[in-house]
Amino acid sequence: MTVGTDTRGAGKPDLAIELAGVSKSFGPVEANRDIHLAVRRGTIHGIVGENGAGKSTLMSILYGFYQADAGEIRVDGRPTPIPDSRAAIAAGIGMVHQHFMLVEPFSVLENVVLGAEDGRLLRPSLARARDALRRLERDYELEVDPDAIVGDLSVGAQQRVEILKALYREARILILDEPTGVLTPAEADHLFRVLAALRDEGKTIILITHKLREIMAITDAVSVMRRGEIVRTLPTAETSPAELAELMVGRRVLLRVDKAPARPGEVVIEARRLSLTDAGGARRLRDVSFEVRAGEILGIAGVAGNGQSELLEILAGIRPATSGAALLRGRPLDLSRATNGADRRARGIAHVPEDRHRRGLVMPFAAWENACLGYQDEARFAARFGLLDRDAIRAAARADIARFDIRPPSCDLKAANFSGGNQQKIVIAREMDREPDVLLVGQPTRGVDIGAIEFIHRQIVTLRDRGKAIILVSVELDEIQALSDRILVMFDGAVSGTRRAEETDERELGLLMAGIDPKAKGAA
Ligand SMILES: Nc1ncnc2c1ncn2[C@@H]1O[C@H](COP(=O)(O)OP(=O)(O)OP(=O)(O)O)[C@@H](O)[C@H]1O
Repeated sequence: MTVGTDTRGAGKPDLAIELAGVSKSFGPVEANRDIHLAVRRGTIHGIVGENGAGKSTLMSILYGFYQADAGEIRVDGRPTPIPDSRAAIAAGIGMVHQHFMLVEPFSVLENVVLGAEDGRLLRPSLARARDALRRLERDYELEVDPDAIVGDLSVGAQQRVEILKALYREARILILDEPTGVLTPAEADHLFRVLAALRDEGKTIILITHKLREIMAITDAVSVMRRGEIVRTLPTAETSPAELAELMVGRRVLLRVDKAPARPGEVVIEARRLSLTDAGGARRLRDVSFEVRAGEILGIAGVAGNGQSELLEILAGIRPATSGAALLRGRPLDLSRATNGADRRARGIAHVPEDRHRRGLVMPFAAWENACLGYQDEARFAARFGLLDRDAIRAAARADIARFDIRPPSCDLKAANFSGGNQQKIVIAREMDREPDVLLVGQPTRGVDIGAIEFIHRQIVTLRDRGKAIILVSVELDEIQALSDRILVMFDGAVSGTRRAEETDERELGLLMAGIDPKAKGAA
């Protein structure tokens, strides 16, 4: 096994990629330090590491987005400088980005051809591409309609277009950065079948993910990054989730949530027959009713797109409902119009939105500005003459950074320059800081590393134990089961069932998520 061996010296031809002594700093932050990595051809190589460990930076160097300050890249045993993505493509490297880089108004075919063949959308190249696409689709089960407009496709289908685009450019090495974060479980399974087929064809795949389950299921080898360095590379068959978690974080990690039974108090928030019909006439929510008590976590389970997001947005005040009511301590919330949520915040409802880029943060703003977003009118942030007390805001931001171990610990860094998981921590810290009566939280640990997941889960349980009501939306069934006291399952905009967490299991929840009554005959 060549995995994990020293890569110094001459290149080895059975290695698709070798990195030797690669380093990269951003100002004082050493994002990658003296990286040595060997990836064997025809394997799936996982990369794990806590948020900010340097995974995306390393892949960006490999794809020519960033230039390393030092070190050498070898592709197929040959030293290969990669000054830009054109050079990466020429070297046979393709990348499937976390945030897709497709042109939404263009068709699938146009997107696939764009940038290749001098970027000209000429008729002969389109016809050739159509044939090539058909072959690729057939060989790898990568089904998409070549004439569909990319903007109309589901996230899973857009990801398939990104993969097709790389394969059309004859990529032999594919890099995927957290590809399943935005996928439904069925789409993720499909992606893994595609990746396995590509590997069996002799292609090499580098997979960045926070989900150790995925690492164990699909990779051949795995490298662990911590604080800019690769701390270990192991054959997957010889490791375990617990060992990987410990290597990543540098300490033992509790992979389960430790919590006492809930002691629910009075009803805090209540939804009564909430319904939503969208502008196109589609019914997105149908008569959704529930109550959440003080000291209770209600988990909302469901395959993405079954109304959970709309429900959370209505309660958070950023989208109006068509009919129905919601009450906070018996008094109605205004559901007639969309606001920026200010009225909800004033009444003690905090919201961690599912989409941190669009709703949670202002990317070009510094961390300290983001740390008070939506709460800038609080008395503690007011200076004289209606101005903001920057020192008070900075002090609050610094406290959040310390408490949530946000890295790097700099309140002046722009939100955009934090790693994904650290961006998420900025939002969670801001919303939890208020000690809200109700916390609405969507996908709290998307893109977050295992140490931070443990921490965020503990914070949510602590908030519950202080008598707060929590509504948790997550597409991760494990997360719903680990945190919730009661679980409400949604299917096609309606509640398909409500269960106490200790009285149900994955099988029953899975059936409810598919809209099947577990008690019906034949619902095995
Ligand atoms: N353009 C940039 N300017 C300044 N700092 C940056 C920039 N890009 C990344 N960094 C810093 O480099 C470090 C590594 O970030 P990177 O995005 O590579 O981490 P990651 O392992 O991919 O994290 P995550 O799992 O959270 O996505 C972080 O401390 C990050 O804040």
